Amino acid sequence: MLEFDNVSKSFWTGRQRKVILDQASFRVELGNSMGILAPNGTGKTTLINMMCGLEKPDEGRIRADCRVSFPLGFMGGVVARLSGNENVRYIARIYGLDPDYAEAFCRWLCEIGEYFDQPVGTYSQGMRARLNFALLLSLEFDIYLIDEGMPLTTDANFNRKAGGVLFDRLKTSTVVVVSHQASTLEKFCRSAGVLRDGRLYMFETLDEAKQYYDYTA
Ligand SMILES: Nc1ncnc2c1ncn2[C@@H]1O[C@H](COP(=O)(O)OP(=O)(O)OP(=O)(O)O)[C@@H](O)[C@H]1O
Repeated sequence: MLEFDNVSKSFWTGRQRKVILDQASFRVELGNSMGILAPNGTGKTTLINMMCGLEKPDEGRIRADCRVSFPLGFMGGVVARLSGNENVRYIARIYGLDPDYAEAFCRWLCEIGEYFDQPVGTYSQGMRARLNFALLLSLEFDIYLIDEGMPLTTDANFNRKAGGVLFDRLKTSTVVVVSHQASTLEKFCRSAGVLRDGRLYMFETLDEAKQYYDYTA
């Protein structure tokens, strides 16, 4: 379970306070993947970052009694001067997981050949995205956090392979996806919320959330 209890968050922009979340309470139960719809620039990344502790709330409490992933696409923990392999082994150790397994899995999924042993700083954007996705999937989490769907890779073969692994993983884990479009959520979620002007409205079904999102657009 991942729980937000009366959580508020805002940023000072220099001229005014921008409210991202105003006293939001909700729960993500294991086995019930959830989506959040929000227009661009209104707080999707901030919300997902709060779920995994990358961002602190101003008020309220965030609690998790299970393993919550870093967000898909987050490269903050990857060191550019170390190789993909060194990064993967180091991060696996931080999570208390088997570095040999993580290395073998990522080497297989990434398909970036000898670059896996080269510094990440030399990677193309697509290679970085593939390493990030492979790393996330090599680690076993109870809740996977996805910001705006898949990473931006144009490699259809990789997307098919990684997508297959992700769907298999979702049979035994839970996902939280934030996106500005409902079609991204359709693949993963039954229930959804809508974030508008700092207020989070939760709905039992994605259809209800979609209707409210379109109605208030
Ligand atoms: N550290 C910060 N200081 C000030 N403002 C911030 C900070 N972080 C985010 N913001 C502002 O908060 C708002 C929400 O940002 P966030 O990145 O969470 O939105 P988003 O919905 O993910 O955006 P996008 O759809 O463009 O990716 C934006 O206006 C952003 O400029």
